[in-house]
Amino acid sequence: MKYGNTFAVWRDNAPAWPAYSLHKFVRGLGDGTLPHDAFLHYLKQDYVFLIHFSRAWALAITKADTVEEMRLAAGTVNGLINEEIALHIKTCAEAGIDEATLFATQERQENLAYTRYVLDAGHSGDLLDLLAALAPCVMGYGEIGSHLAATKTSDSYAEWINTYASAEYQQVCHDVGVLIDGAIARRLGNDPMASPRWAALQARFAMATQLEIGFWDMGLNP
Ligand SMILES: Cc1ncc(CN)c(N)n1
Repeated sequence: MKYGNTFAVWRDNAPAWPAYSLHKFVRGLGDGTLPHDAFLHYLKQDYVFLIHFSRAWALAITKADTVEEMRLAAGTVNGLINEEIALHIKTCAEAGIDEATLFATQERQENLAYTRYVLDAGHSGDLLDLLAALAPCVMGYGEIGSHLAATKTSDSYAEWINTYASAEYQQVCHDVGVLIDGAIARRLGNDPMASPRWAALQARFAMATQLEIGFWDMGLNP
């Protein structure tokens, strides 16, 4: 599935993208070599991550200019806080970790740096600044899920992979692509790369990609 024109340009100009999407953690999910304690540690951190990311997407609603932008942002909030997070709650419950424990997880620095960077992009900037910082998260996992579903050699982490390869998650990525392309056209016109803002938006996307790599690294170090 295509995630929009803007995302494709941002991704192709983010030098760290392959280090994110083909990270050792990702490869371990695909071939089953990722230690289970690292996976659970990652899921606990990611539960907290999703709480803050839901807040960031809720901020996108307040930064929106149109009802259509509001609806697309609201759909993503719902996808994160009600659907994606269900995977974390279920998998951790199977390992004896209840949701109250998940909520009380001590945030690791890498997690805190990433989510607060994104929230700050939204608070100090406009919807485009926020979307550029949010995009690597949403679409990156969409790409990773599809790639792993097609190439995995183990079923150890099939439930995680299937969540991100699912039609529902791919639809969220598609809808966010539509939101970004529309928001860009609305604010920067038909030749957005000629805008004086383009370099800063590309830099925000690249920084968020870098922070995703930090999150995977953190996942490998329980
Ligand atoms: C760190 C991180 N990045 C992205 C996603 C996908 N929403 C996630 N759950 N966690």
